This record gives sequence, C-alpha cells and structure tokens, in this order.
Amino acid sequence: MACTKCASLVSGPAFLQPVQSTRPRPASSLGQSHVQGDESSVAATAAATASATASAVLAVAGAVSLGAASGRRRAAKLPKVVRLQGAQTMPSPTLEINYYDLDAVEAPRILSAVRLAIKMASPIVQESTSPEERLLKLLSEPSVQSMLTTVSRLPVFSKEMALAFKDDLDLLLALKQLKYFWNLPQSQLAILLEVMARQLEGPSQAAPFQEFLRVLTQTPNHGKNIKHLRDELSAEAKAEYLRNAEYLETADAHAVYPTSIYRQCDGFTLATKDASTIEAVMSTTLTTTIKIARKVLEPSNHLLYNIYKPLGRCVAVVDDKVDAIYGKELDAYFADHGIEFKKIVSSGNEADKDIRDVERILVSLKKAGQGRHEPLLVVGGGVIADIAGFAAALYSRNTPYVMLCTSIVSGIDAGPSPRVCCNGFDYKNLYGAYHPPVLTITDRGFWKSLHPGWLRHGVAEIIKMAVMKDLSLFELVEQWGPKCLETKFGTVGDSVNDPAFQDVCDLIVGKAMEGYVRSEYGNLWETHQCRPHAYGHTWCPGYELPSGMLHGQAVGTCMGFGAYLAMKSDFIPEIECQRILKVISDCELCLWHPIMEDGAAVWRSQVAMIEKRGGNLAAPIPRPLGESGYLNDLSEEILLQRLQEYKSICLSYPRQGRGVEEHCTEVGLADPQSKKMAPPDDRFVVTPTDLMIATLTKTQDTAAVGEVVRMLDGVDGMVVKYSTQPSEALRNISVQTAKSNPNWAEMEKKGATSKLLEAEMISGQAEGQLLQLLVKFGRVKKVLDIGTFTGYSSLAMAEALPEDGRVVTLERQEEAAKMAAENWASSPHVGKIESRVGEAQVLLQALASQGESFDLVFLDVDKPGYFALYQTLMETGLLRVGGLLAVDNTMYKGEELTGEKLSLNGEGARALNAGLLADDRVLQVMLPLRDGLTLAFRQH
Ligand SMILES: C[S@@+](CC[C@H](N)C(=O)[O-])C[C@H]1O[C@@H](n2cnc3c(N)ncnc32)[C@H](O)[C@@H]1O
Repeated sequence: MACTKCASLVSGPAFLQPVQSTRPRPASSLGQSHVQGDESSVAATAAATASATASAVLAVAGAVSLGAASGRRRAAKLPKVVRLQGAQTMPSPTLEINYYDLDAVEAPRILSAVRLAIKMASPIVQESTSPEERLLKLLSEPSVQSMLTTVSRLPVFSKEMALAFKDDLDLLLALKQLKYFWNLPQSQLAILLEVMARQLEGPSQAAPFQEFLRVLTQTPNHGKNIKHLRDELSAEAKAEYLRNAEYLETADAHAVYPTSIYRQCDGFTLATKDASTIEAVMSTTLTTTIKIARKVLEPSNHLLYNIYKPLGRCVAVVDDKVDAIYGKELDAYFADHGIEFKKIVSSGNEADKDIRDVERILVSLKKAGQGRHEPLLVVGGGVIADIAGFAAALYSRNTPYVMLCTSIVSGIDAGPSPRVCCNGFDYKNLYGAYHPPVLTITDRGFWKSLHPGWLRHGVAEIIKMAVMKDLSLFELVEQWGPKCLETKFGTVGDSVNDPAFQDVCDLIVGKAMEGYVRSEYGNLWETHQCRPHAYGHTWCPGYELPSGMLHGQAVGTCMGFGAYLAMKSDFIPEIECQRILKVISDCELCLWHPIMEDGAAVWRSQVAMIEKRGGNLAAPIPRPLGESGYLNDLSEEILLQRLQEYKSICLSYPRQGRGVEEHCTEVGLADPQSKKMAPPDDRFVVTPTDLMIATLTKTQDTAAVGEVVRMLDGVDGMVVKYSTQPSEALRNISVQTAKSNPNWAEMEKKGATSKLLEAEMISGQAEGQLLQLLVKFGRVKKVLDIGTFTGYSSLAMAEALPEDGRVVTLERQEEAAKMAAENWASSPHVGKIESRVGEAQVLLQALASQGESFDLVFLDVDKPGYFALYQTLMETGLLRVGGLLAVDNTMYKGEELTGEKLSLNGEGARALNAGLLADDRVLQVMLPLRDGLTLAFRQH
C-alpha cells in the first residue's frame, strides 16, 4: 500500500516526471508479505480483539511526524509516466529517494506471532536451568525469533500501529520497545515479555515471566544487550538473527543501530536527474508516555523499576525542596531494587532558572558519565522540569528523560511539555528547546506537602485547559475546585479515605493532562499559533515579574481578562464569562492586580506577544466555553478601555478581585525580581557578595564555583524571605524604582539631574524592615532621612512612626524628590513626611538653626560627604544624645576587602568608619546587611 503522504508529493503537479526509486528492495528473509487493502479497518478490527484491558491509568502515546509515523510500504509503486493535459509524455525522470522500507501493520498477524511466542516461551522460562540458559533457549525458540524479527520491521511509531493497538496502550508501548530487541538489555526483554503475557493472557500466565525476570536480574550480565549473546546461540538461530540485522541495516537502521529507542527520523527526497535541484522533507518522530499513577515510590510500583533496573543505575536531577521531603524515599526505592542511584540536587526556585543553573546540571551530568541512551530522571516541579529538561535537550544534543512530577504545575502542564527552557537577560524562558520527556509520571500523592499557595497557582493551569478544551472538566472544577484546594487534591484529612472523591481528583488531573496534550502534541514545534494552552498567557507576561505574583495568580488575571474580551467579542455569552470569573475567584486566584493599572505595560506585552507569535496576536480565548477561539485584532485604545471596564467588574468579586497569597514572597518563594539574572561576571556589583560572586566566576572549576555562587546568591534572598514583608505601598516603590533606570539616564542626558541615579540605590525591603524595627523598638518620634531618592526609607520609617511622628527627608535632586512624593501620595502615612530639597550640608545647617534634633537619623547619600555630615550631626546636636544613627553602604561594595586602591566613595565610607571608631561619643556596630549598615548610638 502506498504511503499516501509521499504519493501526493510525487504525483502532484509540481512533479510531473516519471519517478524511479534509488533503493533496491531488500528481500524479506522471514517471508512477511505486503498487504494490499485498507489497513486501518483491519487494524481496527484487530484492535477490538486485541484489547486486553481498558487501562485505568491515562497513557498517551504521542507520535509526531511528517513521514516516519506513517512508515513506507514495500508495495509503493508510483506511476512511471504522468500525463499532462493534452496527453503529452514527460520523459525526464525525477529520482525519488526513500530512506526506509518498513512492513505493513497487520494486527492479526502481529498478535498471533506474539501469542504463539508467549505460549512457547512460557515452559522455557519455567525450566530449572540457570536464567542465562533459559534466556538462550528462549531466543533460539523459532516462534520467539519470528516474533522479534516481525516486530523489528514494523513502523512502531506510526499512526496505523497506534490505531491497531489503541485499546491496549501497555501492549502498544511494549511493542514499540520490542522493535529494538537486538540492542535492549536482557532484563528489559524479560520485562517486555512479562508485560505482553499479562496484557494478552492475564496475570496468571504472566507470573512465570515475572519470576524469570526476578532471577534474571540477579545474574551479573542482565544489563548486557541481547546482541552480545549471539555467539552463544545455536548456529541456526544466530544466522537468522544476523540475517535480520543485515536486512534492517537497509530497511530500517533504527532497529539495528539505534541511538535512541524513543525517536526516529524519516525523509523523502526528490532530485532532478542531473541533481541540480533537490526537494526534500524531513521529519522526526518522538514517542512519549504519560501515566497518572499513585504511590510511585513504593517498591511494589514498577514504573521506575522497568526503566532503570535493566540499565543498572539511575542518574536523577532532584528539586532541593523535594529532596528534603522525599529524598529518603527516593533513595530507598532504588536501594530496594538494587539500582545505583546518582542524585544531583538542584534548586527549584523561579529565581534559579538561569542558564548558569542549566550549565551546572550539565557539568554534573558529565561528571556522572550520563549516556545518551539512558533516560535521565527529573524529579520536581515546573522549574526543574524546565531547566533539567533543557539540560537533557542540550546534553549530547538530546538525551531522553523521565519526568516524575511532584508539583501540580509540573503534573499537568510543565511536566509533559515539550518546551524546556531557562531565563536569560531578565527575560522569562529566553533560551529553550522542544524536548518532551519519554515518560511523564504524575502522582498527586506528592501534593500533600505543597504550600496551599502553590496548589492554587497550579489550579490556574487546570482552569485554563477546562475553559479552552473541556466543558466537562470546567463543570468538575466549578463543583470541586475549592474542595480540591482545601484537601490538597485528596491527599490530606478525611478525603484520603473517600474513594469517590479520590476518583474525582484523578479525573480532574487526568482530564487536565489530556486537554493539555490535545493542545500541545499536535503542534510540538509551535509551527502555528493556534495554541489553546496559551490562554491566560498573552497580557500578563508584561507585568508578572514586576508584580512579584506567582505565575498562576498572574495567569488568573489574564484568563479573567481574556474571558471578558471573549464576551465583548461575542465569543461567549455574559453568563459564561461570569462562570469563568467565578471559578477563578472561587479558587482564590487573582482576577485583578493593581499593577494592571499600568495599561502601557499591558499594551507593551501585547506588542511583544504579536512579535513573538510571528505577527499575529492569536490570543486564545474561549469560543464558546470549553472550546478555543482566537482574538487577532485589539487596538491599544480598545485594550485600555476594556481593561478599565474589566477592573470595575473585578472589584465586585470577593476580595475585590484579588487572589489569596498572590505574591511569591507570601508563599515562601523568593521574589523572582530579587535576583539579577545577568551573567555573574557582568553583574552590577552592589554588595560585597556581588564582588565575591564576580571574582569566583572568573575561576575555572565551574561546578564548585556554581555551588558557591548559588549559596552566596541565596543569602540576600534568604534575608528578604524571612524578614517581615513590606506594605503594598513600599512594594510599589520597589516596582516603580526598578522601572526607572531608563528615565534617569534620559534625565541625565537632558541635564535634569546632576548625576546618574540608579534603581539599585534603593534601600529596599531588608533595610526598610530594620529601620521600621528600630523606630518601633526605640519609640522614635522624630526621624531625619538624609538621601530621599524615590522615597523608600522615608515611607518605611513613616509607616512605623506613631500618628504624631515626623520624618524630615533631604534630597538634592528635584526629580527624585518629585518621584518620591508621587510614590507616597496614596499612603495614609504621607502626612508624616516633610521633604526638603537641596544640598544635605546646607539643609542640615538650616534644621540646626531651627533648633531641630532627631531620635533617629538615616544617612544614605554620596559617601565622600559622609564624615563631614556626621560631624555636623554631632556638633549641631541634630542627632540627640540617646539617639541612633544608621548609615548605609559602610562596607562600600567590599572595596576594602580587595586590598586595592579605594574609589572616592570607598574612601568616604572608610573615613566615616574610622571616624566612628575614634569617637567615644558613640557606640557602633557594623552589620553585613547588603552593602553594610552601621548603627551608632550617641551616648553623650
Ligand atoms: C542611595 S540614594 C538614597 C536611597 C533612599 N534612602 C532609599 O531608601 O531608597 C541617595 C540619594 O541621595 C541623594 N544625594 C546624594 N548626595 C547628596 C547630598 N550631598 N545632598 C543631598 N542629597 C544627596 C541622591 O540624589 C540620591 O537620590
């Protein structure tokens, strides 16, 4: 039967040439014949009879290809002459280059071959000889040999094959692997025989094979490939196997010299006779399996065993948080099965998703001697799935990996995703590849230890698939979403013993996964933009990072807005829009975040998205609920108008449309903005830690350096994580200031500021929190803040002051003072702040002449002036006796630690440090907080 796809190419109008094949047709040594007729109907009938069990787990076998999946049939005869209108003969031939020559899929013949082999093998595996002898006898048994050679010649990744065995996905998977029997470890062949016996004949017939597997795995060579046994086989058996191997060299080299058992290539090439023009198509076919399973780490569960036992070992990248909780269980699983376990523990924080983190994994893989044929095991959530998957894509150009999903996001979205990636230059997912796992395992048992905030964020991905792909899933989430959250998807409390609810949880997870795969696997390389799973991901990329929101919370805002736009576009009725907003809100996700007030950022995101999507917005939104539509035209004016309309609707929802624990820092994660993502050697040196990191990265041992860098880098993040979190207004100042760098540069150019200011000048959360603490602890009433900048320290202290407290803040740059005033405007504490603009020294004199004195002074201006300002504070009594002086940047970038010549600022900091040390009116301590903060108490 001709491959229809290829036939359409060679006989179409562009190819009005006689076609001749360049490949000789190899003879079939085992006498398989080509079948004419409708294979799919034969296959469908066979499938019905073949069906052993309706699998209780979801298993999706994905095969994506141009040509390989369909396989090429040996009977493909193409017309020698094609006639044009007028019946002219076109004599010049076009060369057709076929690459493979696979057998037709005849399900009944395959099934009877497998059944016969199992029947004949059963007594052999039960013999009392050694397992090695039994294996040799088994391989010499003609029915086993015939089955193996038959399967080795099949297009096992093809659609025909999938359809023929669609009712028994475990059998299908076994056949896909059996094709490679010649290069499989002995114990893997035993595993496949056991699976086939179980699927076709039932558990009792499978029992002898299971026992055979057990004893075989105790022999020293069970990990050696079948082909290494050839010299021990009978002469006839050896000759047959070698004949088959030789045949396969030409017919399908994948089966005899494979690089991977999970992917195949195909191509189809046409060349003019003089070879001056060549037209070709190429394809890669991948195969993958997804399992929704329970108790994966219990030794009786063989999902991981079946992969790693034959290999004798498992190299794994494990999320550090997962390792802390489940590390011992993982170790025990592999130890129990006698599988060597090499574990690479890696951070799973969004802030640790840089190319350096990927590189660190690559270095560890090299150290572990990772082979390109052995699937790496990746254990963790979305970030680990992305970066370890990306490392696997890069290692030896592509290395297979198994994804054991421990978080809800990886369990239904990032886990089986072919899109693996890392951040770069402050852009999310700038680098990446398309590299799906060969096996994805989702076990919601892991979710019991997840922070409720992370669960909510994962539910956003379920809602996304429900709205775009599956109304029945949407109805399930409407009914059960809040309970799923409350019970951590049936993993805590009484829900664990509620079988009906357990089934609901499995159904929700399975349906979400299925919807995801349905959206993604037909468009693996994103060759078009009709991508339903991008719902909720069009506008929020512009504000997610600066808002500090969890990804799922940001997606919630964007899904809500998308639903509103769908209603406005008449894609869905109002009632469906309301249902969508209600589900998002009921699941405690955010519909509206104040950062969305920045319409310009939302518009910028849309513009960037259009560019990313090849010139089309193609924003996926429901049309109707449960199905996908795409919005392609949305002007800036309408976008801004809709955003405001949407806001007013959101305000009527519980929590005024806000989510519960929306921000990363509220659920124990570092703020993704808190870590600079520039490569360390280019990083802006602000603190001594930065300096150390920049120095370390110049050395050669990248693995050791990487570790140290990660730890050092984590110090500031840890301080921020475990200190009281800032108010909304302070957070807003950080966001506004972070965005302000281009403005300062512009202003400096125009002469609006005398000096280039930088967003990095901000004191920030940790220092702000310390100042607040000092104000409260010291019952401070009057504060002097020298160096206003964008107003963070002033407002932080004002928030901590009593109602009658006062902050006087000094700033020489008019523009900075103006920006600070804008930043305070909405705070209820604005009335406590008095801003003065001018040179600090001049302003101090004026304050002194007014008889002012302060309980707390925060000094944070140009360092060369520090000591003079300190002297003024002391001489004039502006710092009262019993008062406290806090000075920032007293370690000034660690310059003194280098032993090299200090900058002017470094000199200024050192002059103050030395002055304080020599002055017995004060008691001081230098804290290594960020760039060094010195506290000096005036005792007389
Ligand atoms: C490091 S920033 C202050 C940061 C601020 N305390 C905060 O919490 O974000 C220093 C600010 O002091 C201002 N400044 C520097 N030297 C000054 C001086 N001699 N007199 C007045 N302002 C000065 C700068 O323009 C800049 O805005």
